Amino acid sequence: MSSLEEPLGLGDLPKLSINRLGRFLSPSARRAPADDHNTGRYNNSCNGGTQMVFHDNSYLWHPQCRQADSSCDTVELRDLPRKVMWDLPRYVKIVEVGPRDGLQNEKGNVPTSVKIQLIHKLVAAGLSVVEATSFVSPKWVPQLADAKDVLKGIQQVPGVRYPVLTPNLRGFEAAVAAGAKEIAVFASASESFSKSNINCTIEESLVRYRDVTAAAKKHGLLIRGYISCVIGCPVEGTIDPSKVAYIAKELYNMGCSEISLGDTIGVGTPGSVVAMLEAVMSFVPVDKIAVHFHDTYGQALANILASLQMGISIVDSSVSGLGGCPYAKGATGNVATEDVVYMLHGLGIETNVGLNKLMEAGDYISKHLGRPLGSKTAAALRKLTT
Ligand SMILES: CC(C)(COP(=O)([O-])OP(=O)([O-])OC[C@H]1O[C@@H](n2cnc3c(N)ncnc32)[C@H](O)[C@@H]1OP(=O)([O-])[O-])[C@@H](O)C(=O)NCCC(=O)NCCSC(=O)C[C@@](C)(O)CC(=O)[O-]
Repeated sequence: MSSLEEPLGLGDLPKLSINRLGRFLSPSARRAPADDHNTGRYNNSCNGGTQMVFHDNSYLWHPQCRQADSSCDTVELRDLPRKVMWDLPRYVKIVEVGPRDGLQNEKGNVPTSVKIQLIHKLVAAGLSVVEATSFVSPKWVPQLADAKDVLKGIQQVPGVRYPVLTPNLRGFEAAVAAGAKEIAVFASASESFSKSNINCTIEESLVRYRDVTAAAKKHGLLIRGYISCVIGCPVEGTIDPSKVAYIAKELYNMGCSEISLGDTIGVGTPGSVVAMLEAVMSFVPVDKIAVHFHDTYGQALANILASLQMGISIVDSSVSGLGGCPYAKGATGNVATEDVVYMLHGLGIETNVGLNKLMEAGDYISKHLGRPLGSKTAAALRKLTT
């Protein structure tokens, strides 16, 4: 590793060929099994030399090997992650939700100046979307009662987006008055969670959001639509993917330019996530879908990888893994932005985010909250440098 910003990943390796890689394989690993289409695997032999076994669909990404003259040497390892893992995106947009989702559940007072400073540090790290705050009832979320001051206090950088949550027209109007250029509405796929989070049924929330999105469109504002509890709910248990798909369709038809799918209590695994995404993708174009994973069961990075394989290229995360929903029992922090960036860069996927500066933002807020770093990447890299 030449610097902290370069995770060890295939995308960072120099030009190496499959054949050169073969020299490092043990003789037994190099011995090619017979073609076996029954097992779904076959021997993909290159020029009689190095032989590697790939999954049955490997011909999709390695057509050279079927030609008489081996062109395997031209296959660069840096391209492997995207090919082996089926068309991973080249760029992923990270939506940083730490200042909002991360802090909303904090019991102690976080001064407005600290929130503003955190947002500045996150933008300095290269994040192009930083969710700033929520214009919700201070009785429901006291920590974000300073929404107006936070939004007004940010020195907005051109090209950076600072969305804010607005649960109703009242919140929308306050957000616009404070200078918001992008808002987010937030529905739930669970009736119980809808009731405890925004005090209305799912259908009532959609009616409310029709008004909010209509007003936002009149003002020319961008609109993000959240759906929470897309996999499971602490009260209702498993959520049917068709329910999530229905709400996604409604929000998309209202004019939400991005639909963020929240596994609020972090119970999803790649298996359940893929099924849910498949359902939503029937109604919403894949480039308009974002994923939002909480890491309660340690599944968030695996779920993100599965989502990327499904074509998703927008990922929500929270610096230092801050977060938890005040109205979802058992909901722990969001996946840490540092860990997401580390994984993406290791896969050769661009984010435009600098890990060092991001870690400075994580240090800053963790110190302020008196917490250990909530990112495994940051904790590991800090150990190396201190
Ligand atoms: C939606 C309401 C307002 C309904 O709350 P309500 O009590 O039904 O609303 P109300 O209309 O009866 O008003 C109650 C009081 O709140 C005031 N009020 C009403 N609206 C506003 C407003 N916008 N801004 C400021 N004040 C407001 C209103 O004026 C009144 O004040 P009072 O007359 O009693 O003094 C409330 O339930 C609420 O604010 N909920 C927000 C809860 C929240 O922010 N939860 C966390 C969001 S995180 C999430 O949803 C998950 C997500 C997105 O992160 C994805 C994931 O993690 O998976």
